[in-house]
Amino acid sequence: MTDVVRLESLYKTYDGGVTALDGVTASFPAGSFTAVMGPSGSGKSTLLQCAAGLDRPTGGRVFIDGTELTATKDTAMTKFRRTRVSFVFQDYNLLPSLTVEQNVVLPLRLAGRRADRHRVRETLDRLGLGDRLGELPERLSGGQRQRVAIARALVADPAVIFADEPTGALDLRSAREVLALLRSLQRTIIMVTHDPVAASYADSVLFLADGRLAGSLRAPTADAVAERLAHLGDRVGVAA
Ligand SMILES: Nc1ncnc2c1ncn2[C@@H]1O[C@H](COP(=O)(O)OP(=O)(O)OP(=O)(O)O)[C@@H](O)[C@H]1O
Repeated sequence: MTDVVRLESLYKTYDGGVTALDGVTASFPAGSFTAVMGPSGSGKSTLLQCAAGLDRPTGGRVFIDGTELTATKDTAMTKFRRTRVSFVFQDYNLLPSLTVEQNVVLPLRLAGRRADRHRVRETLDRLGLGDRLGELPERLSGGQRQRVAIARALVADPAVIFADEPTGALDLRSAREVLALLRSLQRTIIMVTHDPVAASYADSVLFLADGRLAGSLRAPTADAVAERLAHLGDRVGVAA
């Protein structure tokens, strides 16, 4: 299987000397749904930011779809990100004054791309929002808002979707619907989460501890994930 995202020996040290990533190497095959987990402060957000080209690592290389992001200048990186990378955030990041449809096409517009109206409507239909095109986000439930954000991520036809706690603000039922939806997309998805149940929807889980890879789990169950996490928490506690 082709790797859509590849991280080679990633290091990130912030001003002030905190090492958030300490030599992470990982590959994400096409169509794989991966959860990234670890104790608070283990480097999950930093990993996501560096992998997505929102921040630059101090060392190492990031490849997305064959392009080395770390060798790309800032303006080209922004352009690449706009066309090849999509994001889904905990708080949806929808613009309140735009309708569902306008929110969904906004990233395409910003990237100077033409929105294929048919494709946009088909995507919203598939996500159960076909009758909400003209609605403002405030009239939608949390789960519906997140589905709008997922539709927005999809219509850009990205190489990879990065999701940061996508179900963090949702009730249990909506969270499960959104996770089942993410899994059904068969896209390359990298999701940071604290929730073992959310992680269990992924094909595999990568664990981080102290900025390093601390193992992985294929076909994870929520119980197995929780157990590993408890273990990592212990180890981090002992190390601290
Ligand atoms: N902008 C920054 N400047 C300085 N240090 C930072 C910055 N961002 C993160 N850090 C530090 O880097 C380490 C890793 O942080 P990061 O946010 O990546 O962890 P995390 O696993 O996502 O944590 P959480 O689960 O609490 O969100 C932490 O020690 C954090 O304090």
